[in-house]
Amino acid sequence: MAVAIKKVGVIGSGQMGNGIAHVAALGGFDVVLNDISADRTKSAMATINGNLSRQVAKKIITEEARKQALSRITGADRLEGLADCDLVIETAVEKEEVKRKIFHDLCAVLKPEAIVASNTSSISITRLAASTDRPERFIGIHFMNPVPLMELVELIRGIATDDATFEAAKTFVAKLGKQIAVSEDFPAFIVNRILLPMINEAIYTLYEGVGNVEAIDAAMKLGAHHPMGPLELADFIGLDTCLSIMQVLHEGLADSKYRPCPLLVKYVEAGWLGRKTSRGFYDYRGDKPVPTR
Ligand SMILES: CC(=O)CC(=O)SCCNC(=O)CCNC(=O)[C@H](O)C(C)(C)COP(=O)(O)OP(=O)(O)OC[C@H]1O[C@@H](n2cnc3c(N)ncnc32)[C@H](O)[C@@H]1OP(=O)(O)O
Ligand SMILES: NC(=O)C1=CN([C@@H]2O[C@H](COP(=O)(O)OP(=O)(O)OC[C@H]3O[C@@H](n4cnc5c(N)ncnc54)[C@H](OP(=O)(O)O)[C@@H]3O)[C@@H](O)[C@H]2O)C=CC1
Repeated sequence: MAVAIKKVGVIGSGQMGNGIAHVAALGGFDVVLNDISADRTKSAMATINGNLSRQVAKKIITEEARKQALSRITGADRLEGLADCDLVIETAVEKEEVKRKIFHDLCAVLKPEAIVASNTSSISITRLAASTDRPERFIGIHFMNPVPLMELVELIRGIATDDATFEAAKTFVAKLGKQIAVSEDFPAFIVNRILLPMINEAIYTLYEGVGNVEAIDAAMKLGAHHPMGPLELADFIGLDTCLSIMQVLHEGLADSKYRPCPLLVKYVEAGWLGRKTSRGFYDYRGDKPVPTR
């Protein structure tokens, strides 16, 4: 029997968490947004309001829809605040041990019939599901960044995911006006299996001095019509997330072609994670982005 989803919990109020809360609230769902930091949830609410207002100004949504969507989102400092959600989507950092701990703590308070999902970019859904008390009601719902603009959501079943959970997730995504691509549960699924090795190769191209940041991004924007250059896109995704995805590919597929570029490792070790820390392959602290190499 398909589960009726009305109330959605979102764990992690970073760039993906705020985007998922945004589209779920616009889709008519009540949303509870959680983060380890209450300040982070507060700033996520301000970001959502800013992005909704932009959509009003562009006549994509009405002012009434903006107000209604905002009124459907509440913040919760503790996981207990998500106890009566019908679906909880985890979108914390791309670290398996962090996600496993969240699922352990969440399942202790969440109603048993609720579905649990992860927005992971790369980690095995089957393995994450095994850390919960409900592998049959666990699924990968992988949104793309920026969530309000991107049409696609990948759905990934773990080995135990049941049909009712898959159907409920499909219905949920359709209500958000997005299209699905179904992926088997292998490292990084479809989009990131293809996209991240391209980004990693762009970083090798920089590392080996084939071109500088500007040349590499211009080459792919003007020469291959990509909307963003690969290094600009890496900064946009977050270099920590890019590195985690490459590590999952490298370990999971045991093929040296997925070796993370040492320059990517160096940037992450420096804490230069891209836009979210104001510095990555570009420096965003001034009026316009300046290449760092
Ligand atoms: C890592 C993973 O696990 C999976 C992934 O997500 S991989 C990443 C996938 N995403 C991509 O590849 C994105 C590639 N980039 C693009 O498609 C485009 O550059 C883009 C859609 C992001 C922006 O398009 P653009 O026209 O060049 O940019 P821009 O003019 O700044 O924005 C257009 C509108 O988008 C909206 N917008 C931009 N960023 C937004 C955001 N973060 N949230 C909401 N709306 C946003 C705004 O309404 C903006 O309008 P204004 O100019 O009035 O502010
Ligand atoms: N960036 C992207 O383009 C995409 C990312 N994803 C996936 O979405 C997830 C989130 O990525 P993204 O939003 O970019 O990352 P961000 O770094 O922007 O946000 C992650 C958020 O999770 C918070 N957090 C960390 N630990 C916990 C916890 N135990 N409980 C609750 N919140 C926690 C972080 O808080 P703090 O900062 O205080 O640690 C931060 O606010 C990752 O799994 C990523 O792979 C999926 C699609 C695209």
